[in-house]
Amino acid sequence: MIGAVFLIFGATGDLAKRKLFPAIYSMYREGKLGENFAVVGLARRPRSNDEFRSDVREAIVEFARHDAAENGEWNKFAEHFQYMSLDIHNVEGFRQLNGLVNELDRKFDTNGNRLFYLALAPELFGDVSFNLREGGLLQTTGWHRLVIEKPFGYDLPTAQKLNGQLRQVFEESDIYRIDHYLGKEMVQNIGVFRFANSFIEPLWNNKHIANIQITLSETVGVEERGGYYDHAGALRDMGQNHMLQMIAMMAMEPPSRMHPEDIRDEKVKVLRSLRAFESDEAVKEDVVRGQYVQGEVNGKMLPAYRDEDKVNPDSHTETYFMARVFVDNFRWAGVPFYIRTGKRLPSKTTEVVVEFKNIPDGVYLAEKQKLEPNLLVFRVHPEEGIYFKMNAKDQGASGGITPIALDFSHSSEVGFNTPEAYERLLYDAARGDSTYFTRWDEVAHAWEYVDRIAQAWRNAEEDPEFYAAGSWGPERANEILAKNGFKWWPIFGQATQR
Ligand SMILES: NC(=O)C1=CN([C@@H]2O[C@H](COP(=O)(O)OP(=O)(O)OC[C@H]3O[C@@H](n4cnc5c(N)ncnc54)[C@H](OP(=O)(O)O)[C@@H]3O)[C@@H](O)[C@H]2O)C=CC1
Ligand SMILES: O=C1O[C@H](COP(=O)(O)O)[C@@H](O)[C@H](O)[C@H]1O
Repeated sequence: MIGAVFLIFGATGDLAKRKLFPAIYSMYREGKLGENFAVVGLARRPRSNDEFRSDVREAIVEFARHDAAENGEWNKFAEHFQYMSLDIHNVEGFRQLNGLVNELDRKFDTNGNRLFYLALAPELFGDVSFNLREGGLLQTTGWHRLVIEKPFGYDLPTAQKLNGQLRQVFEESDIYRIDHYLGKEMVQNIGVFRFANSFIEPLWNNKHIANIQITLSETVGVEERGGYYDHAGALRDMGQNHMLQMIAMMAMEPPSRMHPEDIRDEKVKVLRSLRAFESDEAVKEDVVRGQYVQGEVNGKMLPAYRDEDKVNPDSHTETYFMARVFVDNFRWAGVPFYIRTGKRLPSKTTEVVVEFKNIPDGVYLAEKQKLEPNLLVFRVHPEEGIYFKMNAKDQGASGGITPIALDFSHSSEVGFNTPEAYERLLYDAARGDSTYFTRWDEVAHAWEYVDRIAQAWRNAEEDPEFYAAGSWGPERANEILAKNGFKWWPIFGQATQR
């Protein structure tokens, strides 16, 4: 059972409301937390404990996957929550906070263990760490872990600077960098499926795999996050972290032990093997930078990105990013990984498609029929499952061949009520399991790769390629696959696609 005080910085913010409080509640309802815990909400705006607890309850009613408890049980849970108004620049405030946390430590018997969750703008991460130390919050005999949100820097130099600040206070092993895609059920299942099935491993290489396609598509625009997004763009918002992490999960070698460091060692080798773009022309050839313009979806006209709130009307920021990526090692040499992500695309889907090489052209069956290649699909969202497309005999005497599917639906086995990514990750951080958090060297290699692309875009000073809201992005994303004789496989549930 976990015994710890959770200090949530940014407790009045969106992330705390939508993800963190519901995650803590689920952990509690499932008996993972026990009673030896306390949660301290921290932010500048004033709140009494009662007001804070009522905010937490509202968040749980709206976003948790468990029903909100009846009053008696709710009160028991809510007693663990306290609020303190604190500006993170106020060192004296941190000393008072330490007094409060010591009290809670005694009251809830949490052994001096402290988990600091920074649901704050990244510019504040460094100051919070210093003030945690100055305020005496790290002077207990228990463990002290820092959980931080993305974005981890804007590029490699800013990430290095931020990391340097954090490392003055925390050991690398106590820093838990969130990439919430690594907390998703089916992303975690990639490793298990690959390494726990003897028939997969011999096929998992460039002899048998033709290409891998990773799609992280979203229907939403930038919503209220125009200010942040216009600075970041799709490459930094989704590419540098979630997409490269998914490539790492797909391409890594089997770790020698199921230990977080061994697993992360294997992932970092993949990131180090990404083929760097050698010139701006190479970026231009293999990368698409798109931005949505007005488009009609379900009879409704959606605005162009440049007309969104808090977005520069001349913005060059990409809302779509697609690339052909190579992992230059023995296993993957020559296999393109096609990755794409974007806002205002036709569906909210996360999927990985592995396209296997087809049987040789000259053999009897292939001469007679146009055979579809075998596909293995990891469905991460909205369905969770694994789908295998194969060829089998058509019914009857025609001698034809038809594609069939082996379809495992995790969602229908266990329902849609599987733990949310933040739930798993918060629980892992509290247990000290860093497997699904990104280590500094992974982050640094990912920035190196992405920075080269960003530099080429800066040098070009061109408009992004425009696409209509509600479409699948710029046409060139199709052409890049077509050059190698491939096409994007339709997203699950979408019969037609450009
Ligand atoms: N929201 C999301 O879905 C996601 C968010 N993230 C990341 O999580 C982090 C938080 O995001 P989000 O919750 O959306 O942001 P919000 O803007 O909604 O919340 C920011 C929080 O920080 C507090 N805050 C701001 N300045 C200070 C200060 N000087 N001292 C103390 N508290 C301060 C605010 O409270 P107050 O004003 O009361 O001080 C508020 O609680 C960011 O790094 C973001 O990139 C990452 C992925 C998804
Ligand atoms: O990290 C981010 O992810 C979300 C998409 O996450 P998902 O779990 O809903 O697929 C994205 O909307 C956001 O821009 C980005 O910062």
